[in-house]
Formats: sequence, structure tokens, C-alpha cells
Amino acid sequence: MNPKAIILVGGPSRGTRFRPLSLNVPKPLFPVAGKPIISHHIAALSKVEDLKEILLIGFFEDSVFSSFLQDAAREYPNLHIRYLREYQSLGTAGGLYHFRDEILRGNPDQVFVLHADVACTFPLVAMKKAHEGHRGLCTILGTRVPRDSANNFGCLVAKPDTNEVLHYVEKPETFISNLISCGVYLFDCAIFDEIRKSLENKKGNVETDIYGREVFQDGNKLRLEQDLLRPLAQSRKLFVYETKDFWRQIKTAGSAVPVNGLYLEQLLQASPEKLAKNTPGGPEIVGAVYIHPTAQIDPQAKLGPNVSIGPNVSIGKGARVRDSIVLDNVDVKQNACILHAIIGWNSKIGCWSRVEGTPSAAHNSTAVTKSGLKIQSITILGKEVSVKDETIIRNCIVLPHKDLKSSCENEIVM
Ligand SMILES: Nc1nc2c(ncn2[C@@H]2O[C@H](COP(=O)(O)OP(=O)(O)O[C@H]3O[C@H](CO)[C@@H](O)[C@H](O)[C@@H]3O)[C@@H](O)[C@H]2O)c(=O)[nH]1
Repeated sequence: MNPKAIILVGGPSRGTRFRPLSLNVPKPLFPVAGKPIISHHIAALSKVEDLKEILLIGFFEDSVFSSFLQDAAREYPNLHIRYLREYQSLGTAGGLYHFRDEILRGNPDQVFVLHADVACTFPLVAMKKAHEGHRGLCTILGTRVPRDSANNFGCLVAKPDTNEVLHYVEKPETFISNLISCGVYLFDCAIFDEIRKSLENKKGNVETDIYGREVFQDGNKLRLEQDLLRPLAQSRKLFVYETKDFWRQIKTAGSAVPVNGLYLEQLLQASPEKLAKNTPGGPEIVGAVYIHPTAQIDPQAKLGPNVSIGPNVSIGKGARVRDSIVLDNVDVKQNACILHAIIGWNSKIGCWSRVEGTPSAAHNSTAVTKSGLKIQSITILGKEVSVKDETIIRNCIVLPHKDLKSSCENEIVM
């Protein structure tokens, strides 16, 4: 077996719900639990036997991933990781088809496809084992979600004894099943024949662009879900592998905080040496906390649980941080309190001030306002925001470069 992997990283226009943080970093590179979102995907892929190549496919500028790729090459010398750029958004299967020659180079027999905007334990080795035990062309990672949120996802109806998928419906209007697609797939390479068939079915919609490439008239997109998975289920070639571990989507900026907590908990179980510990004369650490080695934490500060502290951050005496991500070069002055928040790069949090949100709502929630009011959620400060001493910022989203001189609540500060 000689599998390859693809991570669908999307492109800049898709990061809008991730604002204001996506103004400064593309969503796939936003740090959770101390490393970029897609590093968690790569760490899981690195454990798949014989997997040597990972292709990131998206429509960001080439330069966006250059330094990430250099770091990844150092960390995983045995993996060949590259970025392939779509000339425009081609849809979730359009890039697979467009770059089929690159993907099939070296004759892989299987391809993992992972959405960049999901977080889970990526049980890829177990998925592969399950895949090799049936006659399907694709195994899809599935999970159970609450009934009222199921129709935000691709829904699956499967035979309980064989895991063969009988129906696949993308974001159905009425309830079909609470077993949903996690956006993680393993395909046999024969899938490219199915994509070809799917293209032929769309024949009337296919035309050739000025470079001789096939494009589709309906928004120039080939959709993995509707154009491929649905027919695969109809022809009984789709199977599901259900995970009982955690799974989350990362759509809004606020969703990064619970995801940070889940990855930190995982790290606490698997590699506690990578996390902060209580030491004599050191700050008080509660639960899973990641502190970058260059950060300066006052011994009288208290951090955790669910906290990630980025490079060159300074946390002052008596400060309290929990359920939060503090990004690079932030200066937190003494006795400040940060709860359920993301603090953007180079921000300054004054003495005795509070920056706080509320725990993120259901994991499928992507709305920021309801009836014109800001929904209770994580507070987010964009890059270079300054919060004056003794100020309270509660349940707000603050755009970059703002100087907050008085308290605010339930606002989007533009
Ligand atoms: N390269 C590339 N990537 C894309 C494109 N469009 C989307 N993506 C990437 O594909 C993933 C899916 O994005 P969406 O199209 O926004 O779909 P969704 O609403 O998240 O729903 C999908 O994922 C759910 C699981 O998170 C599934 O449940 C659902 O069925 C569906 O597959 C994301 O990682 C996104 O960056 C594209 O044109 N090109």
C-alpha cells in the first residue's frame, strides 16, 4: 500500500466567518494548542504507514504557505509536503480532478482527503484498516451530532452491521440522520474514474477554458459531496467509519477556543511533557496549558485550564487567564483577567482590566449576531488592540488596531 494525502485548505474569501483573525493569518495556519490548525492534520498523517506525500490544495497565493512548508519539512523530513494552487475556487472535488496527474504520480493506491477546517483525533490508521476490510471505493469518517444540528452537515444513513452507506444527503432540509460526515475521507485511486463519470453526467455543464482545461458552467465547481459521494452511496461503494472521539468544525474565530481545549486535553493524555507544569516558584497552572518557550510568565500569575500562550507573550503579576488563546507578542499587565477570549497579536491588556466572553455555543453555531444583537460567545481582539487599565471588554469582537479606552459589552467594535 502506498497512500497519499490531500488537505483541502480553501482560500481567502472563505475565511470571512473567521474574521477578524483571518485578516492577519489564513485560517488553516491559525494556531491552536501551540501549532497551526493543519499541523494537527499533518501530525496524524505522519503516523500512517508508507504515507510519504501530502498535497495542500487551495486557492490562496503561493507565498501564504512558504514558511509553513519550510517548518513542516524540518519537522517531518520523511514527508514531502507541497502546496498546489487552484487558479480559482474549483469546489471540494474540482482541485482533486484538476491536479489528478500530480496526485496519481508514483501510482498511489489510496488517497486520504481531509478538510482543513475540522478538528478531531483523525483516527486515520483505524479508518484505513476498516477501508481495507470492505469492497467500497471510499470510507468516510462519521460522527453523531445532536439531532437539531445534523442538517448543517452531510448526513449519512448506513447499515449498522456493515457500515455501508445507503443514503448521503448534503445539508438536508429535514432530519435524515444524526450520523454526519466529518470531512475526512479515504478513497481508492479508482475514484478518479468515478469523478470522470460524474463529469460526463454534468456534460452539458463542461466546457474548455483558454488553457484547454475542463471547467464547469455551474460556478466552475465540482462538489465532492453532491457530485461524488451521493452517487457513490447510490452505487453502494461508500462506507462509514464512525468515531466516538471528539470532532469539531472550525468555522468562526470563536470556535478555535473549544478546539484549543480539546487538542490540549489530547496532548495532556498523550505527551504531557509538551505542556506547562507546576514548578516551585513558577506560575500556578491548572489543567492543560501550552506556553511557548519564549513567553515570560510572572510566578504570581494563574493560567488554565484550556490556555495557549504564544511566542514572546508577557503575563504580569496576579494576572488570570483561562479558556483563552493569547497570540504572539501580547503584553498582559498585572492583575488583568482574560476568560473565554482570543487576544490578537501585539495587543496590550492594561492592569486590572477584564477581557471576557462566554463559552462557545453549540459547535455548529456560525452566526455572530441575532436580531441585530451580538450573540453571547468568545470575545475576540484583533491584531494590535490596546485595552486601557481597569476596563471591561465583555462579549465583543474588536477589529485590529483599536484603542479601547472605556468598557464595552455585546459589541462589534469596528
Ligand atoms: N481547494 C479547495 N478547497 C475548498 C474549496 N471549497 C471549500 N474548500 C475546503 O473544503 C472544506 C469544506 O468546506 P465547505 O465547502 O465550506 O463545506 P462545509 O460547509 O464545511 O461542509 C463540508 O464539511 C462538513 C464537515 O465539516 C461536512 O459535514 C459536509 O458534508 C461538507 O463536506 C474546507 O476545508 C474548505 O476550506 C475549493 O473550491 N477548493
